[in-house]
Formats: sequence, C-alpha cells, structure tokens
Amino acid sequence: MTLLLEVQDLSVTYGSFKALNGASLRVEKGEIHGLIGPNGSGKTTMLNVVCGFARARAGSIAFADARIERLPVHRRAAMGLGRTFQGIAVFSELSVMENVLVGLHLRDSQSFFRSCIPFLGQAAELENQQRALAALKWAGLEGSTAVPAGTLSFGGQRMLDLARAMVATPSLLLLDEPAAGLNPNEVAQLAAIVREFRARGSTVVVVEHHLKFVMGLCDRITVLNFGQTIAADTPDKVQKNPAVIEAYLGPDHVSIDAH
Ligand SMILES: Nc1ncnc2c1ncn2[C@@H]1O[C@H](COP(=O)(O)OP(=O)(O)OP(=O)(O)O)[C@@H](O)[C@H]1O
Repeated sequence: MTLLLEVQDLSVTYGSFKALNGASLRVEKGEIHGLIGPNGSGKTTMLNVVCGFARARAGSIAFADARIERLPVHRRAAMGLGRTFQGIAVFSELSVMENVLVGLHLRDSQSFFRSCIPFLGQAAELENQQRALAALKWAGLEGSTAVPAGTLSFGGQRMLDLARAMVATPSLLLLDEPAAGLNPNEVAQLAAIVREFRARGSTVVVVEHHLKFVMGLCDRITVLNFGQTIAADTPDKVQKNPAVIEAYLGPDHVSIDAH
C-alpha cells in the first residue's frame, strides 16, 4: 500500500490551550479511514490543518509525497484535497444542480475561464453539467436537480453537500461528521456513496461520532484524545484497545458499544 497522507507530530495551540499536541495520522491510498475521539479531542482541528484552514505551530504534513504544511488552501485543493464541513452548507436559494456547479467552478479555475470563452465555454458548461448530473445520481438526487436546495429534506441537503464535494473527484476527501442528524436509511445510503466513491479511486477520511457507522465502513481508524493520537488500527482492534475504551468511557468499562 502507498501512503497518501502522513501527518507527523502536529501541534496546534489556541492561546495556551493545546488543541493538537503532537498528533499523527497516516492514511493509505485507497482506504476509508476513520478519525474518532471524544468531544474536543482535536478531530476537526486535524482536518482544518490538513486543508490549510488552520496553521500548526509544529509538525509536518505530507500529501502525495509533497510537503504541504506551508501551502495555502487553494493550492492544497488543486492538489486533490477536498472536504465537507460540520452541519449543512448548501446555497438554499440556488437549485440543486447550481449548487453542484458552484462546487465545480470553485475547485477548477480553468473551467471558470473556459466558460467565459464562446464555444469553448459552451462545451465546458456541457461537460460540467454532465459531471454534476453524475454526482447527483450518485447522491440519489437526480430527480431533484431543478428544485431550490433549501426545499430538500435535511438528509437531502447533506447528500447534496456530499455531491458538491465529490464532483471534483478529489484524490483525498475529508468528511466532517457526515452522518450527524441522518436517519438509519440515510446513514446506510451515505455508507454506500462513500464506498462507491472509494471504488472509483478516491481515498476518504471520515470524522464521526456515529461509531457503528465508522466501525462498519472504515478499513482503519485513528483515535485522538486530548490532541494526541492514542490508537491507529483496524476497527476490530481499535474497539478492543484499552486506551480507547478508557478515553471514551472511563477506566471502569470493558467495551465500546458500537450499536
Ligand atoms: N478557533 C478556536 N479557538 C479556540 N479554541 C478552539 C478553536 N477551535 C477549536 N478549539 C478548541 O480546540 C479543541 C479541539 O476542537 P475540535 O473542534 O478540533 O475537536 P473535535 O474533536 O472535532 O470536537 P467535536 O467532536 O466536539 O466536534 C476544543 O476544546 C475546542 O474548543
């Protein structure tokens, strides 16, 4: 297996508070990798630093064999790093299709400039519409392309957010709590979408509190606690790891309930 992302000894401080304190994360190309840990353990901070939304005080980040910790957000995105954010982030007045097209233009500056040139622009726009439609089919939204995004259900909006992140086919997609607030059917649909995305060649890191979802979906899982990496292993081994059990449930418990 090839290492796609290697985060080493990462430290992030807010004032005197250490949100990350020497944390590490190793993600192999082609895997679905879970990033879990109790509230406030540093999961979102890790995603923010990998994408360039937050700066580390110390540590290194290698992505596809290049050191990226000093690169701005847009350079990292152009290298194939994509992400979603906690909560819902769709443009509710725009149609479902327009939401995905915005995602394409934001990530691909060339497609924006091509779209400004007649003929070339028409071809580029058609290509973009086809890519957007394919992503919407993926997310089960092909029947709702023309409706305003704000009229979709909560779960529908989450799937749209996912389609918008996937349309640029990032080589590494970071998902921040994608299952939060979804019903069991939607969680199953989400798992199928993420697997399909991986089957088409992408690598996924998923931050989640929904342990059953993570344990069933991920090839390997990294566990953070108080800004440090306390485990990195298969779901089976992580669930039996005493340090992980203690971090989640305190010293008197014997297992993690992933149900
Ligand atoms: N911009 C900030 N300023 C100050 N403190 C912050 C900031 N961002 C995060 N923190 C703190 O850093 C710690 C780690 O936050 P982070 O959001 O990374 O944790 P998390 O594991 O994603 O938590 P959760 O599971 O609750 O989303 C928390 O204590 C949080 O309050």
